[in-house]
Amino acid sequence: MELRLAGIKKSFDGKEVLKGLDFTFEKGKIYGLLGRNGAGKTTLFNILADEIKAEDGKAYLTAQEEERPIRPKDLSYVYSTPVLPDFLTGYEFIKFFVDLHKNDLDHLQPIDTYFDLIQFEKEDRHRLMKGYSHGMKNKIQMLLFLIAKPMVILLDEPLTSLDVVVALEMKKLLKSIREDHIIIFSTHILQLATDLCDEIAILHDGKMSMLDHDRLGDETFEEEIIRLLKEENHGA
Ligand SMILES: Nc1ncnc2c1ncn2[C@@H]1O[C@H](COP(=O)(O)OP(=O)(O)OP(=O)(O)O)[C@@H](O)[C@H]1O
Repeated sequence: MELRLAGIKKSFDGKEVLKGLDFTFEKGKIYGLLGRNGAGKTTLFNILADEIKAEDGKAYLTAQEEERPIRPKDLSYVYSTPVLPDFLTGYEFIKFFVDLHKNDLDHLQPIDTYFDLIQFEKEDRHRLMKGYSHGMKNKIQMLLFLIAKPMVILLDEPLTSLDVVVALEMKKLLKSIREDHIIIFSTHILQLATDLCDEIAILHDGKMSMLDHDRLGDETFEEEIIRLLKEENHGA
């Protein structure tokens, strides 16, 4: 399975942010998406999640060269700023999600098993989400894709808000599930990208390119990324 972008364009107020993105993401890999502030990473995620429309181009899934559109159940999106209903407890929210989608969900487990997976304290599960920290809200969002197991998982800067212990656990978790998914991860933390991701994609000057995978462990790789991202600034 692949997620393909073909000629995606988007402008805001006359400024072309995405100038025709062409890219293929493969199942079984974690992609780090790097780009400077305002490069268009969130815009791309919003287009993939069908929250905004591209002006031109399309994104679609392919299997054996057969093309199909991305349906809502193919994709999970973890926002950098989590949006959750404040008036529910974490447990109520997850239960509601499971009840709503249970006909589409495979291998369902007891709700507490999912909370255990993300190391969510027992007493916090039954508190209103209104009082949750940013990191706790991110964890709740992550639970949604661990339960729903969609093909495409988009993560917009989520690990940054997690404490070091949980971030490490989440990294392990993402690596353990990657085989069955296409995971795209936007971050400003270079170390995290090179450490966690199988491929690094760079969004610069409205275009997307992939860095040579063989150089991931290379000492000069991070310098190369910074050079490329600086180039974007000159081109802008
Ligand atoms: N709804 C909108 N209306 C007007 N301009 C927008 C809108 N959404 C995004 N933009 C502009 O598009 C550009 C790309 O923004 P986007 O949030 O996608 O960048 P980003 O790469 O995610 O940035 P960051 O790393 O700072 O989060 C920015 O110049 C931003 O101001």
